[in-house]
Amino acid sequence: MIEARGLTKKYGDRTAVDGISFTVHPGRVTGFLGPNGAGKSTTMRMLLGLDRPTAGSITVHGRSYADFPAPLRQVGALLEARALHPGRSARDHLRWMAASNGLPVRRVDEVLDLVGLTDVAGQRVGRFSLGMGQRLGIAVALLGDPPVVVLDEPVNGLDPEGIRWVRTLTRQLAAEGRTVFLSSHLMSEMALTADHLVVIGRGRVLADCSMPDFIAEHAASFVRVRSPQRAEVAELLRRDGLEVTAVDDELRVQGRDAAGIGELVGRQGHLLHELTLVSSSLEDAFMTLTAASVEYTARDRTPAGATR
Ligand SMILES: Nc1ncnc2c1ncn2[C@@H]1O[C@H](COP(=O)(O)OP(=O)(O)OP(=O)(O)O)[C@@H](O)[C@H]1O
Repeated sequence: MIEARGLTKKYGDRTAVDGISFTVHPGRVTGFLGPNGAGKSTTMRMLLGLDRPTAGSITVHGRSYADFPAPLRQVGALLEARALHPGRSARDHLRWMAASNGLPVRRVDEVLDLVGLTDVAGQRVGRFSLGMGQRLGIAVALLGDPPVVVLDEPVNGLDPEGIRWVRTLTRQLAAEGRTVFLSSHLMSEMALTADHLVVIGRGRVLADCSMPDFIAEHAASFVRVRSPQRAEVAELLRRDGLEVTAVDDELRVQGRDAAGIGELVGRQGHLLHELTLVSSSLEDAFMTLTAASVEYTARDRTPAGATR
């Protein structure tokens, strides 16, 4: 498991990560979300020992990354803009990584096969497409068969088949009992992949909960009602204590499920043309939550009476 406790990173007087605490548990995919500049990459870099916290800690199984004698066996990671030797072939790159981490060379062909690069393993990585580079990065992450896998924007540059492959792979890694920590700006993809979310904004944790709880809490679902007797139906529903918003020719109703609304309207003999539950998406929830955090921070930083 991954544990951040009071994790803080300052660059000069700028606080990139502001005392965050969260735990990433094994056996599920945890999505790491936040708007641009929220502090996700900084957190991941500290997790992987590439940056040092100003205060607090982030550990894997209770130890800092730097304390692992063979880190690739403990934590596999894909970070953005991984440096690759352009003249080296994919197979040689993986062999070199395996040798420097004391891993068996037979593992190289296993991971090449796993990520679908066997046929191009002899090509120089400098000629790889973005998607092939991502696959090679994932191969490196899995080389040590690690119990903890950290992937920063893994679907970046991948085509739809590749995106689906990453989704299946990450879900499989979690099902095997591994800890999977994943960042992505693709909300629709995250909604299909992650079980749990840690959301940060301006260096602070805004939410740490299951995917369904996050959507239920931060974006409102509603029932779309259309009726030729719109005004009467709206009045009826409001009298019964429901929240009704008229948008174009529809009524958006909150406070009761579709069946309950249909029965209420039917008992009064009104006509209904549509009765549909409209569920909100992860993107809706994310926008609601992070927009609020930006507003809050902006107010916080603006002296009273100041104009922007
Ligand atoms: N080396 C650095 N020096 C100074 N400031 C930095 C440095 N690295 C990051 N920052 C700042 O810290 C904040 C957090 O950046 P970070 O890259 O962690 O965000 P992020 O959530 O990964 O954003 P994105 O989604 O755009 O990748 C930003 O304001 C950024 O400008």
